Amino acid sequence: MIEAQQLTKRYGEKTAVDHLDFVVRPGTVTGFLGPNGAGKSTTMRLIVGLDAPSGGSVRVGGRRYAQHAAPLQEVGALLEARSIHPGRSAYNHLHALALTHGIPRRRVDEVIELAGLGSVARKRAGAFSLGMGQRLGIAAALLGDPQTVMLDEPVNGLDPEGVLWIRNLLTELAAEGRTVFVSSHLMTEVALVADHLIIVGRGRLLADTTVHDLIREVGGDTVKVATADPARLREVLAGPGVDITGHAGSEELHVTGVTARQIGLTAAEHGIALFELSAKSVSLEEAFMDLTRDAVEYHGSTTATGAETPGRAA
Ligand SMILES: Nc1ncnc2c1ncn2[C@@H]1O[C@H](COP(=O)(O)OP(=O)(O)OP(=O)(O)O)[C@@H](O)[C@H]1O
Repeated sequence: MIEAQQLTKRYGEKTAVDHLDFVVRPGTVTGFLGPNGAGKSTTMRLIVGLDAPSGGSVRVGGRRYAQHAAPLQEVGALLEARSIHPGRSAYNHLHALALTHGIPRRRVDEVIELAGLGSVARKRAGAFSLGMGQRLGIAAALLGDPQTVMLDEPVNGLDPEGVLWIRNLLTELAAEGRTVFVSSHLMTEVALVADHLIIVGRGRLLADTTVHDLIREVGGDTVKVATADPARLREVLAGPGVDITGHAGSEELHVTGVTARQIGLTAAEHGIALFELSAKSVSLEEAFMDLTRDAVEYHGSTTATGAETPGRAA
């Protein structure tokens, strides 16, 4: 569990993290989202004590990071700035880390295997691709078999196979009951693995929600349906959690709480003809951009909705 209370970090005039309150719970993947410069990396550095807060506090497993007797066994973190001696092999890097933290040698072999680094473990880490380096960073984060795992933009530089590997890994770690906190500036990526979302912009908390609720809020689960018999369709679809709207005399209905597939099946079962059946296409990405629009530091000069790729003009 990670608990931030009024967590604040100022660098001179700049407030990178601004009175953040949030809780990251075990047993689920929590996505930490925000556009570039939102304060995600700074927050993560504060969590593992690499930076001291200017105000407020953050605890991991009920204590400040520095108060843990064996921090690597408590929190495993992959942060953006990696400090691996380029001349050292992946194996030696992990082994040295294990030695200084009282972690048995067999755990080094385990994490090398887990990270898919078996064939390159004896090569110089300096020659690693970005993706390999990322895998090595993750292997190091998992070395202490920590209860809390925190990864800053872990899919950066990974190929599609690597991305899939990360997704499965995060899901497994959460299923084992660990606290998994993962940052990204890509909503679509996070939505594939996270249930819980903490969204920040300019250091402030913009939303503390679930993927499910966010989709609901933006109407992303609304299905548009046109039918010969709207009154009858309303009747057969009615149920708890189902909301149906439509103008009197119109063939068109907007339904939430039931999938397009369920609507189609129910209509067929009752012999009701449908002329149109389509899920509304408000995407999570759009919802995210709406939420963070004012918090984006650099807008592209020619992109109207530049939140996703700030500064990258079309
Ligand atoms: N050491 C520092 N000194 C001065 N300003 C800093 C420092 N570290 C971060 N900042 C500023 O604080 C803000 C938050 O930065 P941070 O790196 O935490 O954001 P982020 O959400 O991780 O962004 P990104 O996705 O680009 O990594 C930025 O405006 C950044 O320039």
